[in-house]
Amino acid sequence: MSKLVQVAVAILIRPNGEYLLASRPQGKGWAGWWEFPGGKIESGESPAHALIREAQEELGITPTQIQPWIKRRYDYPATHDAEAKTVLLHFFFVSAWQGELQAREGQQLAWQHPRQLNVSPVLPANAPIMQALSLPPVYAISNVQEMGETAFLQALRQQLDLGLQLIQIREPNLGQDALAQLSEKVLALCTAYDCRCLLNGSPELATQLGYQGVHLNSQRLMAMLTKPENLLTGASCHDLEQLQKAQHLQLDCALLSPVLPTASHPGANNLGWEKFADLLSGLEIPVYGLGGMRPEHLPQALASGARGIAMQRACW
Ligand SMILES: Nc1nc2c([nH]c(=O)n2[C@H]2C[C@H](O)[C@@H](COP(=O)(O)OP(=O)(O)OP(=O)(O)O)O2)c(=O)[nH]1
Ligand SMILES: [Mg+2]
Repeated sequence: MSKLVQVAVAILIRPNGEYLLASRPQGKGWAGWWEFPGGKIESGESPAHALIREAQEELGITPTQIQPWIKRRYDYPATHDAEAKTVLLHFFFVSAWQGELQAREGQQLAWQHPRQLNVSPVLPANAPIMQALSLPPVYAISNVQEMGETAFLQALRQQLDLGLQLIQIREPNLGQDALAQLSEKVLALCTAYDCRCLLNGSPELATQLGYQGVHLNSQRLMAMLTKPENLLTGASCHDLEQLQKAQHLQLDCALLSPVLPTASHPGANNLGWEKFADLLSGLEIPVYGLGGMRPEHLPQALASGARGIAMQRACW
């Protein structure tokens, strides 16, 4: 059996959403491959402490704001420049630090836009992480039914100004014509802000109305045989079987609900954070917590391994 190496990994994030990648220097295994800064946790050291030490050693900075994210295990095969090993990667978001970034180990550094990577190859263990990072931490769900169209479009514009990047149009009570008209307005607005829109409905209708994506309810998810083509695809999940189906189809994301009690389903059997985190552990597709979410729940959702939170009421 190969040895288990524990690693602390820093995802440095700038306010504009870009994150830092570094190339592995010559002389190390997997030289030339891109990774997040970080390194092995020494014996007796906590992951957070290792993270800070590695950031100082490799980049000359001291992280001041860190948020533990997911852990990921990966088996590396032996290669021409490295022995076989199993790594347990402890990912952290680092959103503030002291000092000026320097490449102190001869590595190249590159800030990357999450939706447009321009360095490669990235270490294979990181593939699902890069995928998860290409989606934003906040996902909004429409609420035209309750708010009325005028108030909704006004609130949408406000949220777009504040940086909203992902929205689902979920209006099961609108007729076809009304949905088409609403979609036209929403898509025009969102396109101007580079915010991606998913339609809660069938892939055919999403394509016909010009959406970039589709969101499947759990019934559609379970009946689906392959991922819809050319659509960013998410799905509603309420248990492990549905999450595994979403992962098997290689969907772009899943919404897991209900995390907390909601105004719309007050009596529903909510998961709670512990069960939520449990269901996500080991899963490789990005998952959002849904149900009773408010902006202040984001750190808890991230710490539970989610990509972020989805909100229907609290964000408008
Ligand atoms: N730093 C970092 N390591 C990663 C990432 N993804 C990933 O699979 N790894 C693996 C590669 C390595 O096998 C291991 C990190 O070990 P390392 O050799 O770079 O450790 P280190 O920086 O402490 O360097 P050293 O002990 O060789 O001096 O984790 C990542 O994004 N960042
Ligand atoms: Mg390192």
